[in-house]
This record gives sequence, structure tokens and C-alpha cells, in this order.
Amino acid sequence: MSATRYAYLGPEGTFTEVALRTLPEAATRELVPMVSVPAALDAVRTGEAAAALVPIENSVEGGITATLDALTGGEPLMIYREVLLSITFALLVRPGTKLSDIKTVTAHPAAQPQVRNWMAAHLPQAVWESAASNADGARLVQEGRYDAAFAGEFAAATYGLEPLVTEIHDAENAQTRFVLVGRPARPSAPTGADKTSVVIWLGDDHPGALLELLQEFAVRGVNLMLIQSRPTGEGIGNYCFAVDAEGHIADRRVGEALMGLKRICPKVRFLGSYPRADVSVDEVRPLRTGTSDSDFTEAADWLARSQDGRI
Ligand SMILES: O=C(O)C(=O)Cc1ccccc1
Repeated sequence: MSATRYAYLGPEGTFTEVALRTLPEAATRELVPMVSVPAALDAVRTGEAAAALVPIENSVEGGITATLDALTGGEPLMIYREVLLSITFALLVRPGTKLSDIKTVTAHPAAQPQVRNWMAAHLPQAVWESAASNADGARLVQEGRYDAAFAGEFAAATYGLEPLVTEIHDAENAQTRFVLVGRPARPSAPTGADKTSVVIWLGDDHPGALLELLQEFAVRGVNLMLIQSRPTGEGIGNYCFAVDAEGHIADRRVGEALMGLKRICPKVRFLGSYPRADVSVDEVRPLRTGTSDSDFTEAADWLARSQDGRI
């Protein structure tokens, strides 16, 4: 039963649901809306759902902290896929509401930086309150709790609302990245255009600790795509780092970088290696000289021969 269920950040009508429906297998799964990202991930942990789709990063504000924190703590989970979605908001209201009637507005916190300038220009007096998701904001407008919600235009019909303004986005080409998360298992094989996500805890506080962490990637020619610090919860100044690196854990340069981190850091959590949604294999940046799998193999053979005196 659970193998057929995919949880997502609900309720019905979120961007997350739209992103989930772009996955071919979604057509054959039961899609289950959940009230929050932690609830969606816990449904996977308990086995209620086989996987969950949750927002993790947007191109305007960076990492979505609630998701990063829910993946950093608790029983380990792994990312198997990513989905990129272009985001533009509509201002949804109960039929008949005019712009001048709007005193309160709601949406998911990640929406705010994407509509802030528009709000300052068009609704300077309106008070903002956060909702659990954009669709949940629309539901609260339907219930009369707020005057307007920023959400996908497609959510209007579900909640009996009308789009008063459409195509709202402060930044052109704003995108949100979603990840499909499941229980730990062997990652799918490398495609040649992959990404690896890890969370890394720094050890004792000393000058250059972050540089040492970054060097493990740099010396092996591994490019980073995201680095986001998050407090560990163990007092001011204690941070861990959520990092996305180009490549797959089965690529030698990535595996060696992770081994390097494992040696120097107290804790490293592997969050998965999965195909990149932003580029295809022929668009991936060329490898730096000396960092291909065969370069690593030849160097290991040379070392073994040298250790044997077979020079
Ligand atoms: O999926 C949604 O609708 C969400 O509430 C998360 C979100 C927030 C802002 C932009 C895209 C997705």
C-alpha cells in the first residue's frame, strides 16, 4: 500500500503538487497532501508513504530552512530526484474583493521575498502573515481569515477564489527546487549530470575550519552548487553546512572528497546522489585535469606499485 503513496506539502493546489505531477510515476501513485514539510517527511520515515516531494531551495532566497532542518535531523532520509519549477504568483481573493479592500495577506514564508517589491508598490498598508503553504493561505482566504493570498493561479478554482492580479514576481525567472525524498537505499546509477547532497558538521572551532572543509572539494575539482549554514541547536556559533556538490557519490572525485570530510569532521550525513534537473549530460562543465575516475585509478595503481617497489 505505502509503495503506491507519495506525500507532498499540501493542501491541494500547492506549487509542490504541480512539481510532483511533472514526475512520470506520479500518474500511478496516490498523492497524499500533508500539512507541513516535517509531516511529509515523517510519513516517509514511518512507512506511511514511499516518498515525499518537498520544496528545498529557491533562486531568490536560497535554501528553505524548514526542509534543510527536517533532513538534517531525525531518522536519515535520502533524496532520489529533483524538480525545478518556474514560479509566478497570483493574488487570490474572494469574488468581489478590490485591491483597496485588502488589509491582510498571507502565503508561505518562501513566497514573501518573491513578492515583496510588488506588495510595497501595490499593497503598502497590508499586513503579511505566514501560512503553512501557498495553497493553505488560499484556503484561509476562503474561510475569511485573510483578505488575499499569494499562490499559484491554478489554486483559485480549488478554493472558490478569483485571481485579482496574475504574473506577480519581483525577480524574472524565479525558480523553486523540490526534492523527492525516500528511505535510505542505494542511489540510482550515475547519469553523468548528477548532484550530491550532504550535511557536514564542523569539529572544534578554529581558524580556517570552513576553509578545510571546502578544500576537500576544491582539491578534487568538485564544484559546489549550494552551501547553507544552519545552527546545530547546540548554542550560539555552532553551525552545520548543507552542501550540494556536482557529481555522484560513485564518481571517484566525489567519493574521495566525502572520505576526506569524514576524516576531518565529526559528522557527515549523506543525503543522496541524483540526476540534476538544471542541465543535461552534454551541458555539464568539463572535468578539471586529473580528476576523472581513470586519473584516480591510475594514481592508486601507481601508489600500489611504488609501495611494492615495482617502479
Ligand atoms: O508549494 C507551495 O505552494 C509552497 O507553499 C512552497 C513554495 C513556496 C514558495 C514558492 C514555491 C513553493
